[in-house]
Amino acid sequence: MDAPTTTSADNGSSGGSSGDWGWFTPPAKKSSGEQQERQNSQDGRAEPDERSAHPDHGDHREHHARDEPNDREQIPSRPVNPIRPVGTAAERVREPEPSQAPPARHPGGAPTAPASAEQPAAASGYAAPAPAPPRREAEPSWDRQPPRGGQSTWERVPAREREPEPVHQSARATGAPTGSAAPAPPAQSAAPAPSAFTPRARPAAPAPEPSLEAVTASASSAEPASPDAVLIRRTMAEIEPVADKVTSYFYALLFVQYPDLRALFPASMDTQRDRLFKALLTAAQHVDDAEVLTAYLANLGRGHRKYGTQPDHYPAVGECLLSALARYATSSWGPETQAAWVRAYTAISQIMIDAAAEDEAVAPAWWQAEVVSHELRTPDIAVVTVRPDQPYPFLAGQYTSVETPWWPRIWRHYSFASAPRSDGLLSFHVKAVPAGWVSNAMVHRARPGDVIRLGAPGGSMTIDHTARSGLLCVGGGTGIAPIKALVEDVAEHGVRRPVEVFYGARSNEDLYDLDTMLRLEQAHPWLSVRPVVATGPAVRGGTSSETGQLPDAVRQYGPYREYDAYLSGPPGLIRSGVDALVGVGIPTDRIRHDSIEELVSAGD
Ligand SMILES: NC(=O)C1=CN([C@@H]2O[C@H](COP(=O)(O)OP(=O)(O)OC[C@H]3O[C@@H](n4cnc5c(N)ncnc54)[C@H](O)[C@@H]3O)[C@@H](O)[C@H]2O)C=CC1
Repeated sequence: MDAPTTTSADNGSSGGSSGDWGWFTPPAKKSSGEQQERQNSQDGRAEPDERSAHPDHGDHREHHARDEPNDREQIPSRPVNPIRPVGTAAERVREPEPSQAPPARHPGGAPTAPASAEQPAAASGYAAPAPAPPRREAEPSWDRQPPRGGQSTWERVPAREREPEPVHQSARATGAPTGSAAPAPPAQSAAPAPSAFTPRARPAAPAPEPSLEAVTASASSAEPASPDAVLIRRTMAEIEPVADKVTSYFYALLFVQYPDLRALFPASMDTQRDRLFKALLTAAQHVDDAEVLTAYLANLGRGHRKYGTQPDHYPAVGECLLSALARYATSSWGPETQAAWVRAYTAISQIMIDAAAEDEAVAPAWWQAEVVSHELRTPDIAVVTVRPDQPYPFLAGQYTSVETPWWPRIWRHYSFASAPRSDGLLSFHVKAVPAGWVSNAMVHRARPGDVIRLGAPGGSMTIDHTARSGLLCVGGGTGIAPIKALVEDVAEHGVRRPVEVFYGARSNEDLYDLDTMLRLEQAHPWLSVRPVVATGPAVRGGTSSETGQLPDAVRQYGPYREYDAYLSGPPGLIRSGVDALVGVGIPTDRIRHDSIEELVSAGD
């Protein structure tokens, strides 16, 4: 999931330290009106918009002041949300009550994409179509029942039997999700909570993080599907043609039932809607692929810390997800299918929660970083250098997520444009794309002294320094940023291995970092740089220069059978570039690139 939620981890139903870690027991909710009244009476404000934003009415007045991306004061300064290790592996170690928890027979995963949409919002911000009303009386309400036959069962119970704490109320008790909470422990000094996990040291040689593509590919393995997977895929097949409706209904339900969650999502939900729901469903669909999905979900869970995700946010999402599925998968839905989804979602959530709790012991949820230089290289491309407020460990070739003070909760991925530096500074190459919130703010608004926020590093486009193979690097446009970092990384390791860089751009003027690359080439005899422009005369400089498409230029050289390849740039380049690299002799398992899925949705 990409953005999350609100509830406290120990508000009764979620148990936590009580050992009752049935966190996928969504609390019975008051009507949204009642819920809101309680909220309002607590914080002394009236929020008629949220109260009226019922999916029935299509009255999604998300243009509420609270949703408007305003200015920097909306971004909480550190400290923000403490992620309490409740309902995590830590509790299970201390007070295991496995008989009460749904068996996670097939740990599986729900990849969630990074939060937020790059396209500026439609005027109304969250623009969910008006779904049909949630049929409250008919909707499943989930409650944990005593286990039968040693296996947990989850059944519908009449709503009036449930009296859990309202989500928002207990969230307040434990720390508001958006900023006023108790300080998160600093990464360096935090005493690791007891955990079933071995604390992770950052930066470790990054275990390859399975991309969505990898996850998807793994799902087509020849292993026979488990009964749960069969049921889940049946649901998926049924809802696929109406995925938009399911998604809209899901979010409408989520924000009506849990209005406080709305504040954790960006004002514009255009892209967010697709990401969260698609990711959840994708993970659930691949519930049998435990190993791959566990790694993927753990990374996802860590990444969600920056959104303020709390363990007890997961039940709310799970409840609404299942309600949406039940509503639209009318043919395939039934008690068995429902139980399969509960198990899948439980496993997914637990992996993410555990990973986040483990990460809390070793790293902050996010970093603040002050802009120390801003260099406009073309009218649309800036090289932005920032100083993080505390050490930021990463590896060359990785990326991070960036949130600007002007558009809270909208995060975009950018690769580090330099290898780790002794002064701790980080650089990014940002191209302002039409209607891009973060990219335009970074290029046209950010100035030295401004403070942005960074998420944790991610990505596996990194170098194995134990190998001696050559490196073939293909970077298009601002995709040259991580390639430059990789070249610096090789240089710093002092091992002479051949590095060939193809640097592509639309035209000569768009080769905004060519001077830097040529300087590197001059400094390192093992490096060759070949600029490639799509149109116009070839550039002078470099080992050679080409005109045409980048993949075609690569095909003119080689073979590169003993090389590892790194590919970075727009999604179209990644797709055609892989073919070209295979064509010049590089096996696919030696070609590294960031997730196309993320590139497509991230833009710049
Ligand atoms: N800023 C960063 O840190 C990073 C950015 N990226 C991605 O790189 C992209 C950069 O965009 P722009 O600079 O506008 O690049 P661009 O659209 O100007 O293209 C750059 C190069 O890629 C080639 N290319 C583009 N589409 C192609 C296709 N379908 N087939 C073959 N070659 C193709 C072009 O001919 C050109 O040589 C963005 O999508 C961004 O998400 C990727 C990694 C890091």
